[in-house]
Amino acid sequence: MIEVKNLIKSFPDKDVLKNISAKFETAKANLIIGRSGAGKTVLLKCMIGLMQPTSGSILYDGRDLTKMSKHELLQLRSELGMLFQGSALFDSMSVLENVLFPMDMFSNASKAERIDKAEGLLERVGLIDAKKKFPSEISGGMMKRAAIARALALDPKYLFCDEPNSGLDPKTSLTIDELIYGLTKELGITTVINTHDMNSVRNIGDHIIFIRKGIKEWEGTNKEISEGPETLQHFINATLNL
Ligand SMILES: Nc1ncnc2c1ncn2[C@@H]1O[C@H](COP(=O)(O)OP(=O)(O)OP(=O)(O)O)[C@@H](O)[C@H]1O
Repeated sequence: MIEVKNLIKSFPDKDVLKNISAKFETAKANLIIGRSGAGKTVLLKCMIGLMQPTSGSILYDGRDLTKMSKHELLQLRSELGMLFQGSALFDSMSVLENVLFPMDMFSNASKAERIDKAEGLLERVGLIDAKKKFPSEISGGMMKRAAIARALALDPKYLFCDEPNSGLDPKTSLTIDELIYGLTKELGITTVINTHDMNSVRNIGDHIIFIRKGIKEWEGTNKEISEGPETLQHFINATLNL
């Protein structure tokens, strides 16, 4: 579980995160939602250590990122998987080489073991037949699958996904959501997803953190939204559709 406590992030001209406290639960899809400019990306960047918060703490299963030494931060980084917007695959590498890349950089496993692991992941994301293809030869949804396999190559405990559905049609978005959700359960990882997508909220929103103008407006489950007061549904819908 990741717990954010009293997180404040201010820039010289603006207070962006205004005392946010929230929990991101293990083996769940934790969705950060809110309209553009609400502070979702700044929150995500603080959580992965790319941005220093002004104050507050970020606890990874009890370990406070804001108080870590360089060595502890390096250890934590090895436990984080990242799925970037736009997939961010290396164009000059095949799908298989892209998935091998983090292992070639950071794993002590033998070449045969690394290939075995990469192929297993590609099998799991339904991309084994495309392992020799290059990113320019596959669809956006396939690129996203390859990026998911790559994000999982080093067995992360925590998976961060920034707008995983951006640029995808609704049907492909649903497949990608279901893939991330299935892997979250199978591998027992704490998954954090930054999204605008109301369909994702409905389909995979185990735990939702709704940010508005830098304040945590609401926290709960998709069930609580669908079974809750209509005003809440309207409010969230209206915010995400704007
Ligand atoms: N480095 C920075 N310096 C100053 N202001 C910043 C910086 N980074 C972000 N901001 C401001 O913080 C606010 C929140 O930005 P953020 O990118 O977190 O929004 P968001 O909710 O992720 O929006 P979107 O969904 O469009 O990505 C914005 O007003 C933005 O201009």
